[in-house]
Amino acid sequence: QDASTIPTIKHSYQSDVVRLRKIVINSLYSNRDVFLRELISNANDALEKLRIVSLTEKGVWDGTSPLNVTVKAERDVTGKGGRIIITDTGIGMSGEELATNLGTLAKSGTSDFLARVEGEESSANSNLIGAFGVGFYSSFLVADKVTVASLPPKSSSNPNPVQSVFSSTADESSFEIYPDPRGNTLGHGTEITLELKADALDYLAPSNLMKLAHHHSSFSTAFPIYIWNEVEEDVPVEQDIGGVGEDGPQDEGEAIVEDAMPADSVPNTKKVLVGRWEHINSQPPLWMRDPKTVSDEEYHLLYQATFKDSRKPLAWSHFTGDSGSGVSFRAIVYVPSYLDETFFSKPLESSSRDVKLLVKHVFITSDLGAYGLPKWASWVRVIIDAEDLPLNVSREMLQSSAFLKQIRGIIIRRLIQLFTKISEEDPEKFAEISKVYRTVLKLGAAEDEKNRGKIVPLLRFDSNQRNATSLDDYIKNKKQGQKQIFYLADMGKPVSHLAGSVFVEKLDARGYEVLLLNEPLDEILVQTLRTWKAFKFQDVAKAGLDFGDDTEEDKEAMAELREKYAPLLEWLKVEAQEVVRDVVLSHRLVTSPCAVVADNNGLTANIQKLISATSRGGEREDLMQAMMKKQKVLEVNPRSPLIEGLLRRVETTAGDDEDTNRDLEELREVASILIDSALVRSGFEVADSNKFLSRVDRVLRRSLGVSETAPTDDTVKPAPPVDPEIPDEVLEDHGQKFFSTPEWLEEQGVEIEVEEIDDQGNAVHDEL
Ligand SMILES: Nc1ncnc2c1ncn2[C@@H]1O[C@H](COP(=O)(O)OP(=O)(O)OP(=O)(O)O)[C@@H](O)[C@H]1O
Repeated sequence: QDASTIPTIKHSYQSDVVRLRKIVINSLYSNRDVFLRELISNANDALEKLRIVSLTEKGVWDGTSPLNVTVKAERDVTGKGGRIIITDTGIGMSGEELATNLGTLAKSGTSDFLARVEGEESSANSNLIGAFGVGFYSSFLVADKVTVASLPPKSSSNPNPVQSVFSSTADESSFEIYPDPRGNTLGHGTEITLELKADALDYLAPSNLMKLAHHHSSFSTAFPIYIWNEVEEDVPVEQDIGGVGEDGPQDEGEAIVEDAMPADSVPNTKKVLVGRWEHINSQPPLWMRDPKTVSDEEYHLLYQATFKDSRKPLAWSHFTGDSGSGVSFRAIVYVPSYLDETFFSKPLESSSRDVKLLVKHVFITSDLGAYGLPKWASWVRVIIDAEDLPLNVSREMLQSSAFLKQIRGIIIRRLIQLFTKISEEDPEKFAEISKVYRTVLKLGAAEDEKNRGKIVPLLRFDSNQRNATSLDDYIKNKKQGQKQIFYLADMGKPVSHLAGSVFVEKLDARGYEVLLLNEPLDEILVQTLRTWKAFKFQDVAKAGLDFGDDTEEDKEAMAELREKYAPLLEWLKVEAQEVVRDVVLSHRLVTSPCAVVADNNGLTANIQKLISATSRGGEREDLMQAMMKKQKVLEVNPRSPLIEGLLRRVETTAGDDEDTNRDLEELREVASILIDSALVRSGFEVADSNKFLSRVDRVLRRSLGVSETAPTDDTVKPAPPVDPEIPDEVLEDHGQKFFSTPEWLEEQGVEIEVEEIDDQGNAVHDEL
């Protein structure tokens, strides 16, 4: 068919595509090699799609025609340019699919992402964009012009597919789609032709292409990748030259006679350039090999190619196993070096798409459906290859397979083992892991009851003595007689703030370790665990704090103090009855005069905050909260001079004359301030902060000898009368006359009707 008669439709790229293409070309220039990996990876996806569709739709693939990827470089006859042709026999695309898939970006959040990248320095771009996955658009790194010919297989929805072409140059914002003038030459699949840029002609050397493909893509697909290679060989003159690789595509294999040797020097051989398809991934897949023979770099490359992640994994575990259901398998569990931003922002999305299940090296699915990993482990990336499930197993058949149900358990067990091993053998590496997965592991410990016992030792907490301590290390560091794990939780507060808390002062002064918990999950975790290795978690902001080293003398001394302070405690109980249930002497304070401590089953300030953040209100809930709020105790420090002073005043203020009444009033004010500041110091809120502050004002006046009742001179100068005029300077300042002034409107030719107003402010209308 004459190409000029082919109906061509010109399309505009979606604006995001134009932006992405520009960023890719600018920021990945020094990383141009990625184009081949990206295109081979797309080819692999297309082949997988074809195979999977063929399981349910017979006729899409006959089951025997080869599924493979071929890469061939062609030099122009002029020798000045050339092209690379990458062909797959996969699912292909119709004309419309070419336009949508290659002309638009379907990823959500793309515009935001692009804006972010555009705002970055170009050096940072390449990292960001690499993580995003640039796919097809990486073609434009090396090509001025890209032509994609594609043909979907015959199917019930498309019984007569037509091979179509997408064609675009690097600098245009549009592309063309037209039926391929050559007709349906591909059978099924896609052929991408890259017309190389003048500075990218090095890629025409087959040895370079092979090196590249070998390095980045040889593990990424189980489908064969063939690269057209040309080597000089001495061939006997009489013989026919055949260059077809053993199992490569059959329609190639021409040999180019380059230079015949003079007949007299070597009479019966010629130097010829022999071309053949090289099968670059004929090795068994990496996970089938003995881990001892696989280098770290090979693991990295497999990870990067399989999961389309430009960053290296943090750790991995490569293992073989037999499931309880009799299926033997090989697997690699990878720990990525980052946690997706959406992990916590989308708490309900937990389906993992990164467990690639293969059967006899053939990809089956990365969607385990209901048997997927739980939320806390949903980020893990896994290749798991089962040996003895039926080869043509479909996803539907898999649902009934016992093996599928076991995969989750297998992966989680391995992941925990991997973390445990690293934590024991390489603490530095584990610190790196902990940095990324600390919160995730806490989620795991709270969520995964079955594995809790193994996950808890992996948790790390800050304390008043060190960063990142495990519970086992905490217990090793316990003092004689200590039976509790001390902790203080205050969500969102910096650790340094927690370390300075009134509740920590004595423990810290005495050398006890206190875990300082500031993540929202911590409190939930501790409430779930309750104990670790028979040590009870003790909130130091709650009643029940027990150092476990009290001697008889300590107890006697406390009893004496209790007797001495009895009058103050009784008096304070009445004064503080709106806020606390009881007033007791404290043995947890050193310098602070008092603190408010929650009952053992009461709500600490932190839990109150958690509840208010999630509460939906309602009368019953309010009542319950009011009740719970009162489950607090005021602890006073008998060694604080302030408390001693208060005791003396309570004891001496007796009688019912006017002076005593005034003294008592003042004393009550002091007590009230003391109670409110104890609430604040302990992280609670004061019921009425205005009242609290006016009391403080009064006490300040008293301490300065200023009269409490002396009024403040509250006369103020009133503002001048209303002035509707706008000064000229202001108008000029704004560089223009104020638009709505009558003068301005008139200048604009707007007729204004002026309403007359009487002295009551009503409009005066002409009588009709
Ligand atoms: N060789 C191919 N055969 C069939 N479809 C293809 C092929 N290459 C690309 N496509 C289609 O074009 C779409 C866009 O490809 P592109 O490489 O830009 O992104 P992606 O593969 O979806 O994502 P990414 O490569 O970033 O992970 C693909 O999702 C696929 O539907």
